[in-house]
Amino acid sequence: MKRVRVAVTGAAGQIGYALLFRIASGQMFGEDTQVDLQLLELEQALPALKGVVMELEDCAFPLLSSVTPTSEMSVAFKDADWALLVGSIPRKKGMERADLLKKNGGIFVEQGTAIAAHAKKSCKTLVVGNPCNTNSYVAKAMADGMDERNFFAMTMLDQNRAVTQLAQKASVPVSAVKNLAIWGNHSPSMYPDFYHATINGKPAHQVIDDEDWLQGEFLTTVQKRGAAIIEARGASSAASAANAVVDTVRNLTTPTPEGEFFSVAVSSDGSYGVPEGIMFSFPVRSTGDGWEIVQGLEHNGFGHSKLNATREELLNEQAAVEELLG
Ligand SMILES: NC(=O)C1=CN([C@@H]2O[C@H](COP(=O)(O)OP(=O)(O)OC[C@H]3O[C@@H](n4cnc5c(N)ncnc54)[C@H](O)[C@@H]3O)[C@@H](O)[C@H]2O)C=CC1
Ligand SMILES: O=C([O-])CC(=O)C(=O)O
Repeated sequence: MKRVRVAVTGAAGQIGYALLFRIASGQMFGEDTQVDLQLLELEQALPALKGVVMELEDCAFPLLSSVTPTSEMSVAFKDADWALLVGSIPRKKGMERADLLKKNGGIFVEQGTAIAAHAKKSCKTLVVGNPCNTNSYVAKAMADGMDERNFFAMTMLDQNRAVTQLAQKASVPVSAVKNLAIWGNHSPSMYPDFYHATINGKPAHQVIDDEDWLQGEFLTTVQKRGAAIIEARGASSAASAANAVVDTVRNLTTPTPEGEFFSVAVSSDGSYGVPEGIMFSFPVRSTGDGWEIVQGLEHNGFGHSKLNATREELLNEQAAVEELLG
């Protein structure tokens, strides 16, 4: 039996409530891996977290070895193999994710520092709390001595949203849609790249022979889906976000099938003209342990303009947090 130590922040929040049970049931790391959960919350949320821990106990999950609720980062990140950074303030109606930059940025200064001090040197960190790309940039910058390749930000929810929109339009099952890459920021500037996606192995834009829809309604539906959920639910997406966390970790810990790729924001190595160090979502392939950015995809004028816009936005966000990094 393998064993994995997983720190989850914001564990008593909406996403935490949808995520922890899926980790504990084995859906994230598989049936052959026991899980130790180390749950970080603010002091005032510890009573609510206690209730969540009681519910985890009441599930009697065979793979769940231990659960440690705490408000101390040194306890939560101790020897962690994975740090899932969810805890932060979600946006409300009328806000953009970038509006959370100053509010949430400080959290990731502290947590990046604490991960470097307490987690395993090989710990992988996935940031979910918004604005997730730039928060991940902050955590990575503060995590002295940690490998920048072990920092990620989540754009899998955007990929899943885009896949479903294409599948519905083409009247095919979601499993027929492959290689839908999200490029750039988890924000309305993201580029859901339908030009390289396939439906039953054929280019999606040939199957859906409607470029106006693809460049227009499809794009904006995916870019603004988070806001549409807030409008409809009165709260930001939670179960689908937790589902995307499970997908992201599985994608990074299992070899990617031949010829396929998935979306995750990683520290740019300069690929596709994206400045080094920006946390930029690319099409990525995993070996199960390491990962690489898929090279050689060519973009048309439309694609280039979208890539430029999302790159510029991320550079601006990065400039806005530079003062936090000391
Ligand atoms: N990347 C993505 O695709 C998505 C990201 N999100 C983001 O995820 C974040 C969490 O969302 P929800 O769970 O809905 O929010 P929530 O408000 O329900 O839960 C957040 C939890 O984090 C805790 N928290 C706040 N500061 C903390 C700190 N310094 N350390 C530990 N815990 C802390 C709070 O006490 C709260 O329990 C938000 O920033 C939201 O915008 C949400 C959906 C998708
Ligand atoms: O939109 C939000 O604020 C929450 C989120 O990131 C999403 O649902 O994609």
